[in-house]
Amino acid sequence: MADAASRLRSLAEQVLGTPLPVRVRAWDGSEAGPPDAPALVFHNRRALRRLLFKPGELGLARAWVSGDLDIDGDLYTALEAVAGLVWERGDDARTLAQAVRDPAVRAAARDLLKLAGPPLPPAPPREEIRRPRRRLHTRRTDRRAVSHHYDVGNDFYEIVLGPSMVYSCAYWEDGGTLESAQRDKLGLVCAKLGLKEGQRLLDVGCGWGSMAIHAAREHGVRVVGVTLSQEQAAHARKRVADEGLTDRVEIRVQDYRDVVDGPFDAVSSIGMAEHVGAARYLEYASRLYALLKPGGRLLNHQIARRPERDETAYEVDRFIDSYVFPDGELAPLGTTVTQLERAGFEVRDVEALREHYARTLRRWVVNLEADWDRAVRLAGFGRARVWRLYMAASALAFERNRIGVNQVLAVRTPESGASGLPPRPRTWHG
Ligand SMILES: C[S@@+](CC[C@H](N)C(=O)[O-])C[C@H]1O[C@@H](n2cnc3c(N)ncnc32)[C@H](O)[C@@H]1O
Repeated sequence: MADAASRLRSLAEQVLGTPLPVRVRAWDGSEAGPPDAPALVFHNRRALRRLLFKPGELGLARAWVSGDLDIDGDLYTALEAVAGLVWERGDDARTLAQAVRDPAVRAAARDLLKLAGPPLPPAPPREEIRRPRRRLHTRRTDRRAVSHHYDVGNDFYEIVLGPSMVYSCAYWEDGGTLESAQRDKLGLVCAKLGLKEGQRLLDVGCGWGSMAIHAAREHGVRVVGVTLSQEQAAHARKRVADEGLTDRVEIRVQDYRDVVDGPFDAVSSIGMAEHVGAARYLEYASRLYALLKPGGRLLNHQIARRPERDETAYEVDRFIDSYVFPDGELAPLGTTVTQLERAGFEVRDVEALREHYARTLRRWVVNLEADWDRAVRLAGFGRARVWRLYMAASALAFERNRIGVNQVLAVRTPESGASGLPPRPRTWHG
């Protein structure tokens, strides 16, 4: 009888309908597949049970989170090989789930599961979040979702993000470091907003305060930064105090919907609008519009998905939704632009930074791997594994143009039509 690894490979090929481009190592120590390729490691039978009898992304995700399933070798090559195979076939989780339900596949899997293996380690508790069926994005559900993602601890994020503590796509130049690229990104946002000394800036979704501090220090503006995360706010306030900027920067734990002390000259929203959701996007855009002075500018920096499917729907990835960003939703760029226009904005400039995000994510993965043991101590085994997988998979998704990220510059242009932008606005590129 063939060993477990060969049987696992042929089972996978039966489900996928194509040769498996990676090696497989099974719980009985057997290996099968191209010797130079990275290996999918099934540490025990539970990995297979999760994959086959709880199909779709979550079975895979649970097997990964628990450590039952692993990758030996280069993570990107393995993900590229496996995900690329599924993407190229245009499959989604549902198609695969159907293939898995095939009685012949099930019978082969049951046989395989009878093979003796090591005793199962205890399964770690599930970490995913339960949520209402409809994505309501109320203040309460948004606060809970944000806290799941951001209150993992500042120390953990310091490992991943490095000293700049910016959790969004950087703006890279050849030879730049993560720190210089993040500084350049913040500089780019300030230049697009045309910030001038004495103006008021609202930074919605201010994270650990990096944009607020940069804008106040480099451009002499007064800043209100709002976040839903207590931990972020505490960290941001300390940084503001260390920089001697308490007279110019105020950090609040506040929902953007509760900001009432406009008007502002400018609003920056960097990596925050992904949390807003389809149900609330027009409300989000309208509120920011109302908070701006006539002639005021919004710089909306947001991840987008490709619009192949339903143009109007916002897409949710089940793995990311359950383990990483609960209630995050991605919209195509066109939908975002339309909603901003509906709210009254004049959209003046769109810049795609897709490749920059791939590079940023790869850098974060390097940071995480370099301090892996401490990251596991701080965030827990499952969570550290989830972050590593989601960041690497996202880097590939940006590289493969499955998702993008865009800076949209929008103006609350007054009735007169005077936008306040120079005739050749793209001077920010020098
Ligand atoms: C990906 S982080 C980006 C942080 C920061 N802009 C940066 O680039 O480093 C998203 C931020 O949006 C905030 N956020 C999400 N929903 C929010 C809401 N409804 N009101 C205010 N902030 C919100 C989170 O608390 C977090 O600070």
